[in-house]
Amino acid sequence: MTEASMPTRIIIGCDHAALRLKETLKRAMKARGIAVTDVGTHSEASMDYPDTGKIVAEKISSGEFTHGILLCGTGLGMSMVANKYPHVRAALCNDLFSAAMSRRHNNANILVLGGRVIGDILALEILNTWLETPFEGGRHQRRLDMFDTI
Ligand SMILES: O=C(CO)[C@H](O)[C@H](O)[C@H](O)COP(=O)(O)O
Repeated sequence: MTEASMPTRIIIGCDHAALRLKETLKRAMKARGIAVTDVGTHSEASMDYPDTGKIVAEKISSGEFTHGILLCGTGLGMSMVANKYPHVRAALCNDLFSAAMSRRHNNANILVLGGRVIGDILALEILNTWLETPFEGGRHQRRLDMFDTI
């Protein structure tokens, strides 16, 4: 993806288990000139991840945002919540290959990471890979179109 076709705005949400990772990713995106909308959580007090997961997923599903990021301890719960919404393709990517393929083949519109699974350096590399990798289209678009018929 060229710098010009990269997302210029991103919506992000987390639970208490990934608050610190969220701040790290926000700093990195702002440094790249990406406008970040943070829907919380904003403290380390225990909270329920579906509450922030649904805000991000709804805004991706409605088309208000094209790209989102969700973070929790493992990334599993946020993925499950987000993928209940139509047109959401949330991908849990705790490695670089998955991050690239989630864009190339799945046109993932939400990146999910586990704050208790990976460290900051890997998370930042995954973020950059996810932001920079374009969707290939073609046979992959045909397969994504099938989602609407299921
Ligand atoms: O993935 C998750 C939910 O499936 C997350 O890891 C949550 O962050 C986790 O469940 C929170 O656990 P806690 O014991 O309440 O901190």
